Amino acid sequence: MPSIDVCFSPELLHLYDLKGKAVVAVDVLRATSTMVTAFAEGASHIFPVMELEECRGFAGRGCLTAAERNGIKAEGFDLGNSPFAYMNGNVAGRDIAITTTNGTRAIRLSEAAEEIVVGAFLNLQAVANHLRELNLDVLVVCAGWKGQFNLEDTLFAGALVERLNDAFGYEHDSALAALYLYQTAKQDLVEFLRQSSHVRRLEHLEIHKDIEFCLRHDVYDVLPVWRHDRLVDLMRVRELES
Ligand SMILES: O=C(O)[C@H](CS(=O)(=O)O)OP(=O)(O)O
Ligand SMILES: [Mg+2]
Repeated sequence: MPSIDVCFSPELLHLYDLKGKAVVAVDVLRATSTMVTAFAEGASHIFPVMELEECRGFAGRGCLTAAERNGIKAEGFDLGNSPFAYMNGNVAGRDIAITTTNGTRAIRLSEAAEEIVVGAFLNLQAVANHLRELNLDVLVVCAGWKGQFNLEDTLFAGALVERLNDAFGYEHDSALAALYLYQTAKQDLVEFLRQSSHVRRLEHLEIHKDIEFCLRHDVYDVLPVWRHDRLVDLMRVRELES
């Protein structure tokens, strides 16, 4: 039986051997929720990059550029990090290069893995189904905040552990801790996160609508996976191939 483990910060990735593993990179608030939304809204490819300058360079390749630092859209970019900015036809058929404070880092630092899947509550079941098919050991990589632990990504890890409970072994305390936290919180995630650092830190930006949206489960049947140098939606790839 494969196992599921949780890495609570990208800064701890040096402790793990990613070879042969499936990584689920998660930044619930808000980078991976936004990427999932972008694919659901018809984006073609997403290039997650770590630096603002690199992201800016993608404009010359016909990409929309998206950049967030400390919760706000960086100056000179097309989009920020709110899922709502990716709706209403804004990204349909477009390639997007994106850099965010935490989420894009979690993805790019996981490149040694056999498979990288981008997870959020919005596509939780699609991710769980894919992991069952892959049957590899799983490491959930929480984006955290600037190298530190956060609640929201850990809650996602716990929700995924719960969805996979019959098919994966819980030999890691990290997975059990995430599961117990999620089971405590799941009746009302918005309320549970009211005192969280993200909610308090970005309170002045009035992004409550974003937070409530990002905590909704199973809204999209979308499966962003890393291929070569970009994310593609595996659901759409399969649809085109069939
Ligand atoms: O835009 C977000 O919600 C956060 C802002 S902060 O770094 O947590 O203050 O960025 P993300 O990269 O999506 O975690
Ligand atoms: Mg975050």
